[in-house]
This record gives sequence, C-alpha cells and structure tokens, in this order.
Amino acid sequence: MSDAYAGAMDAIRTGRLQQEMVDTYQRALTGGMFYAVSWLVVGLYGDAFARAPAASWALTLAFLLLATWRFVHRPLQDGDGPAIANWLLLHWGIVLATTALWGVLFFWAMWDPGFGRAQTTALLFTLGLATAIAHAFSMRRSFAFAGVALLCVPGLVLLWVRPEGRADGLMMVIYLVYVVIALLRAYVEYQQRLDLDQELRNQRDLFSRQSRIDPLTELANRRQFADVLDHAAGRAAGTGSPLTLLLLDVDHFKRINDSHGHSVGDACLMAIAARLRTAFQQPGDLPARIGGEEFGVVLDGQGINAALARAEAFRLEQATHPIALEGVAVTATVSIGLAQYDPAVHDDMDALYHAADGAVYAAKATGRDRVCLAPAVEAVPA
Ligand SMILES: Nc1nc2c(ncn2[C@@H]2O[C@H](COP(=O)(O)OP(=O)(O)OP(=O)(O)O)[C@@H](O)[C@H]2O)c(=O)[nH]1
Repeated sequence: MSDAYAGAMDAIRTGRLQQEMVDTYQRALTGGMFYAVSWLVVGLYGDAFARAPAASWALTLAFLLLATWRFVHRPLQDGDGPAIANWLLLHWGIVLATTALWGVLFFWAMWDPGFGRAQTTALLFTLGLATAIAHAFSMRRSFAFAGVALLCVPGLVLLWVRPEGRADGLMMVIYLVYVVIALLRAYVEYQQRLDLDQELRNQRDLFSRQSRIDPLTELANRRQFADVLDHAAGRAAGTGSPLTLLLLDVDHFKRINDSHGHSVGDACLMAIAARLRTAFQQPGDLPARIGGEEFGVVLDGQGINAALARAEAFRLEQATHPIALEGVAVTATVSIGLAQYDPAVHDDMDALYHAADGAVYAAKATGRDRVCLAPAVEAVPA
C-alpha cells in the first residue's frame, strides 16, 4: 500500500469520524434535557420528592450535570482520527451514563408502589426515550443497543418477574422488537448517508483539483496561476516587496512533435514541468503550465536580479541536458521572458503579463534559447 493511498484512506476515515462527531454532538444536545424534564414529571407526580427527597434531588442534579456535560463537551476543531475516536468514546460515555441513570430510576418507579399512576408515566417515558435512541443515535449500533438495554432492562426484569406486571412487561418486549428493527434500519441509513457525504466530498475535491491543476503536467493551470499572481501583486503593491513574472516557451516544439510523435511531445512537456518544479520550489514560487508549450512561474518576493539568475540557470540546464524520452534524447531549448511588477507601471495583471510576453517574443526574435527582460525593467546591481 503506497503512502499516498494510506494517506487518502486516513483522510476518508477522519472525514467520516468528523461527520459522526458533529452528528453525535448535535443529536445528544437536546436529549440530555429531556431526561431531566421527564424525571421531574415522574418524580413530582409520583410524590418522590416528598418521600425520598435526597435521592430525588440527587437524580435531578445528576441529570442536569450530565445534560450540561453533553453541551460543554464540544466537537474538536481540528482533531485527527484517534483524537476524534477518543472524543466519541467520552461523549457516548456521557450518553450511556444518562441512560443507566434512567434505568435505575425506572427500576425504582416500577418497584415502589408509592409512585402510583406515575408508574405508567415512567413506563411511557422509558419507551419514548428508547425510541429516541433508536432513531437519533444510530451512528454506533452497539452503543445504541447498550443505551436501550440500560434504559429498559432493569425495570423490564422487575415487571416480568411480578405476575401483576407481566402484561406491561410483555407489551414492553413487543415494543422493543420494533425499537431494535428501527435501530438497525436507522443504522444502515446513517452509514449510507455517510457514504453519500463522502462521495460528495470526493467529487468536490476532484472538481476543485481539476479546476486548479493541469492534467498533463500536474502543475498549476492557468486559472490558479492567474489567481496566485493577482494575490501576489496585491500584496506587493501594499508592502513594496518584489514580485517577478517569468514566462517560458519551448523552442520549435512543433518539430519535436513532428519528428518524434505527439506522445513524445507530451512526455517532453511533462519532463520540462518536472524540471520546473525542481528548479522553482522556493517559498513564493509557483510554476504553472499556461497552455500548449508555454509555462510561467510567479516569483513572489524575488527581485529581477535573482529571478534572472534562476531563469538563466534553467535555460542552461535545458540547453545542455537532453531529455531522455521513449528511447530518444531530446534537447528542448527554451525562450524566457521576465518582467518585474511595478504598481506604478502595471495597472493590472494583464499589463505585467504582456510585458513578460513581450520579453519572450524578444527572446524568440533574437535567436531563441535565451532569457530577455521586459523593456521597462532594468536589472539593477544586487
Ligand atoms: N504533444 C503536445 N503538443 C502540443 C501540446 N500543446 C500544444 N502543442 C504543440 O505545440 C506546438 C507549438 O507550435 P508553435 O506555436 O508553432 O511553436 P513552436 O514550434 O514551439 O515554435 P516557436 O515557439 O516559434 O519556437 C504545436 O505543434 C502544438 O500542436 C500538447 O499538449 N502536447
């Protein structure tokens, strides 16, 4: 498995976990308060606060604390996979602690006849909460089952073992069959939604990449080049830092195509792009394929002298190091034009581009395989 593949798989897993983290937080948010309110209804109408005030207030406080914890345990902003997995474990821990507490309460309400009619209220709330888990907490099947079990099983066992509670117990078992089916279906639907979301994210990333990258050479394409140049010019105009534009055209490229075929021509363009990528990888450099056999490099932060030296080095490498392609060695010389950005002279990027393009034209006109400066720009001593 290549590093790139492993990295992509990690990114997909992390993307899914991030989505699950956000969903788990949002779905758990309001649920916590439902437990507190439901208990208040059962406790008040079941006279629990008068009969067992300490236990009743302790339950109220515990539900409120757990609900607040769900709220303040916010999703991570930029966690990696393991950090999100840990976050999920803790959040599920809070949710399951709440369901376990309700399970104890339900057992108490079923066991203590002092709750009177509120026993039915507790039973109905328990079924309602189990239904809510089945529908809203389908992200993790095993945790959701554990939640339903913690809510229902203690009270259900009690109902079952008492002959007078057997009918309610039976009703509960039948209802729980529905809850289990609903939970399984909701789990499958949730996973399908995650798959769909991932698919949409992949498509979006692909389109975004295709709109910025030249497919043959994998350099930045004309659009990204123009955006970066525009951005760099805005900053250069504001800060006065230097910015130089380099345009490069392969000499007699048609001959390479005609002599060796179009596929060798393509391979030659890819090789030149690879050399450009190696030669122009300093911070502020952006090599790009502008179209056909024409390339450009944004040299953000570079004055004309440094740019000239680097352009000359690249030209020399092209002239002296043939490219080995499909059994043939091709020498592809290049004509390069340079223009330094001057906000007083260049009204917009088109003006800078035309200046550099004029320099390429001058290089072609004076014999090719050379670097020319745009006429308005003078090289100054370093
Ligand atoms: N193989 C290949 N050829 C391309 C591609 N894009 C443009 N070309 C070819 O590049 C050649 C450019 O030819 P011209 O514009 O006449 O320029 P040139 O032959 O390089 O001559 P000068 O620029 O004057 O030195 C044409 O033959 C195009 O078909 C491409 O993606 N792949």
